[in-house]
Amino acid sequence: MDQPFIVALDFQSREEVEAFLRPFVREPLFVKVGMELYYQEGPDIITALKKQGHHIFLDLKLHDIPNTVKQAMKGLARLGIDLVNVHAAGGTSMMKAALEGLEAGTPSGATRPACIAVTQLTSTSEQMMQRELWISRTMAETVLHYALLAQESGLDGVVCSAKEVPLIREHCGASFLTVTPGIRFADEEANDQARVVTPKEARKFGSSFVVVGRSITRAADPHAAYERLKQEWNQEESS
Ligand SMILES: O=C(O)c1cc(=O)[nH]c(=O)n1[C@@H]1O[C@H](COP(=O)(O)O)[C@@H](O)[C@H]1O
Repeated sequence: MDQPFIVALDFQSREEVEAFLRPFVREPLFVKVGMELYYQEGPDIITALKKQGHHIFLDLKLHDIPNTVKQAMKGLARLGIDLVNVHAAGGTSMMKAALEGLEAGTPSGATRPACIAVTQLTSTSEQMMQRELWISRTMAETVLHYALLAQESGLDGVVCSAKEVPLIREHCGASFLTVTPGIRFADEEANDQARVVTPKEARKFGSSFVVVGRSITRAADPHAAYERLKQEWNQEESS
């Protein structure tokens, strides 16, 4: 996990994934397998991607009673993934149970997958959070509160918008992971994302990882879009 770019493989089938990955054959990526792909292809897709040398974020956003999450995580840890997530809204007992499950399921000698918690989805705006979810605090206060709960539970970090990274870094420290989706190049549409930043801004805010889906997977030339992502990130690093 030495690179800060996670590519979201939001495809319906293994065939589509294979076609997408063809130009990256000599370039192991950090990829994200989410619900769309995992619910169609199951654990076999993880085995196949690992065989090709890719690092894996399994994004299933678990959110259930503690025992169910613990038992599910036990099974997921056996897949040899690098990173997995839960919803922080499940609370500290659920997050602690997730970690217990991961620890119990990690084969001896192997490293436990890192576990992060979704604070507020990047498709959620502050207005929507307050009006629909009845969370009356600001987005920044809410995301920070959930990040502190995740840290208290022993988790390795959070999923949030890059906009919230400076605040989380200030309170949770530099080693607490901030994984940030809602990334768009400056000339692109936000689509269903509400809290959007460019790769350059995400680097400036201090994101540990950016999660990028459609900007790469739906690009006319996905490899060129991935190169653009790296270039924009590194531009910020050197400026
Ligand atoms: O956990 C996630 O990965 C996630 C959390 C979140 O708050 N927002 C979010 O967009 N994601 C995921 O990140 C990816 C973003 O995709 P694009 O909007 O196409 O770049 C999707 O696979 C989402 O499922």
